[in-house]
Amino acid sequence: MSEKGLERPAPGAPDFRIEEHESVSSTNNLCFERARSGHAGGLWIRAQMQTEGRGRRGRDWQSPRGNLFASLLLIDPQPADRIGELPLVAAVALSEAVDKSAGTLQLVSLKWPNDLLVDGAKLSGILLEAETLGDGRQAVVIGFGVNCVSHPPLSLYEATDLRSLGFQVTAERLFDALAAAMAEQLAHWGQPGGFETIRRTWLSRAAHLGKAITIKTAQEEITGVFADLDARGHLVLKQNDGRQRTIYAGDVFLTGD
Ligand SMILES: O=C(O)CCCC[C@@H]1SC[C@@H]2NC(=O)N[C@@H]21
Repeated sequence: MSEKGLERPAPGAPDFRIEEHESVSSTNNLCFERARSGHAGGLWIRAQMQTEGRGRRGRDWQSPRGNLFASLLLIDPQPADRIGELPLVAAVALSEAVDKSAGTLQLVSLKWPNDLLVDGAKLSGILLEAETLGDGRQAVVIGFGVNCVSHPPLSLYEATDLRSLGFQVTAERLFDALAAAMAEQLAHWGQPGGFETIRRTWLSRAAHLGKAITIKTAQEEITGVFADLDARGHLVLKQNDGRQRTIYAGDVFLTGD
């Protein structure tokens, strides 16, 4: 394998390329390296293992062989104020890819903004990061980690994996389905009204809609009922005093869990 990894075209997206690696620090890191070297975007990086996999809010992401680790580099995919919609686009695409490769219908539900759950346990995580490059272009990297054959012991959330759930889905097969589903959803997202359809699809899989939740941010814990997603995909919380509050970031927990 060359230093840059094996390369091939991405399923469903003739303009996208895939680099496949044995082991990397983090597939997100490698995407940013390619962006800083002038890559035009539309690049997937997939690895069998990561040595410094990371999750949201600075957490580690354990990355043993057999699970899926892949990141997609996009350059200026849409105006910068729409980038916050991408976690939902990615979650819908990954849900469809899991269904397709496992041969299921609606296996997963979605925890805002982009965790896939099965019976309340976390199957995957998505990490979206963005950086303005020296030439002013915006590099956006969407990293996907899916527990295909193993999951970490209980930490912040209960976790699960496809094999424990009875589905023999390899990371390779799931990745090909994901690359095709992302190409489809990104094309959709770029069309007028496209995000509204994606938002509705996300809501049709929502895990905690109408339920009492607690949102933990770096500063505070906020409780209320998960009422809706706004037009940009932010969480709308109905607080106990009846007022609505829009939440832009945070970790969601079912209240009472
Ligand atoms: O905290 C989360 O839920 C997000 C986890 C994202 C993990 C993936 S694995 C591939 C990509 N590379 C990383 O270092 N992180 C993401």
